[in-house]
Amino acid sequence: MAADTRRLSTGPAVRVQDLHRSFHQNGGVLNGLDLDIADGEFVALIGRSGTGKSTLLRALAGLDRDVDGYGRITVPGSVSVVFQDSRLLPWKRILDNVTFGLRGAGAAQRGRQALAEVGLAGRERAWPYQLSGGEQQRASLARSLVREPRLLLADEPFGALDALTRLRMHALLRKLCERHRPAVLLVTHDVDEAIVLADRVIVLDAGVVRSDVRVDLPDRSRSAPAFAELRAFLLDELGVDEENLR
Ligand SMILES: Nc1ncnc2c1ncn2[C@@H]1O[C@H](COP(=O)(O)OP(=O)(O)OP(=O)(O)O)[C@@H](O)[C@H]1O
Repeated sequence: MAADTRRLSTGPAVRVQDLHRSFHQNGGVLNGLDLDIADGEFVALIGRSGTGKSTLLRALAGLDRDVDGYGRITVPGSVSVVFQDSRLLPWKRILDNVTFGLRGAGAAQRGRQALAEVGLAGRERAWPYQLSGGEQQRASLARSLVREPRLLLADEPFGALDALTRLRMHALLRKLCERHRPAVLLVTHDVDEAIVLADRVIVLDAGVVRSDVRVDLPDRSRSAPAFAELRAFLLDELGVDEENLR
């Protein structure tokens, strides 16, 4: 039975109630998951491999296939998804990728503006292969933001980038989210990334919410004691012994 997916314009941006998902050969992946995300709230989702993070994101995006389940999902009318690979169309120039599917006379101008916002002004006529991995992800963010989504779903969007580019992308994503205020669900394996970016961090375990922590740090620098304390707590929730990481 398919989940009951509704699109409402009032209340929280996202409401997930008693969501169950299973794949035929795998049994229960999501096992009665409940989750609310407020309008404009940035939620990071972490959890061990195979705990159902991507399955949840795909359910919210309406992309799940070959999956059984039930439960109730409420998402806004405008949802954008960013993946680990940029999924740019190789046969379209960057601006055409960003504006693909947009209607209206102002589409090209909005696309240019979005590209400028992500630092790609002047690259409108480039082909995707001419951009670095980080630049391709910037273009992918521009493609999402030009649609002014009320919900941005991001599945490990920086997972394939080098450490320095990843830090730059964190700063960019924070800036874009402060400006556009979509609700965000970010799936990540990187606990520091979750703390740096999110208003709340959710730990998923065996398809349910194991912990739900508000990130209330006056200082998000990684060297701050409160940052280290939260990191230690979350790693513990993930079953990772921090001592062994040193
Ligand atoms: N299309 C599919 N068919 C069968 N099983 C699937 C399918 N997609 C996911 N699964 C299974 O569902 C479980 C949860 O997968 P999911 O990708 O949601 O986990 P995840 O928490 O995102 O993992 P990771 O952190 O490794 O990306 C896994 O056991 C996976 O093998």
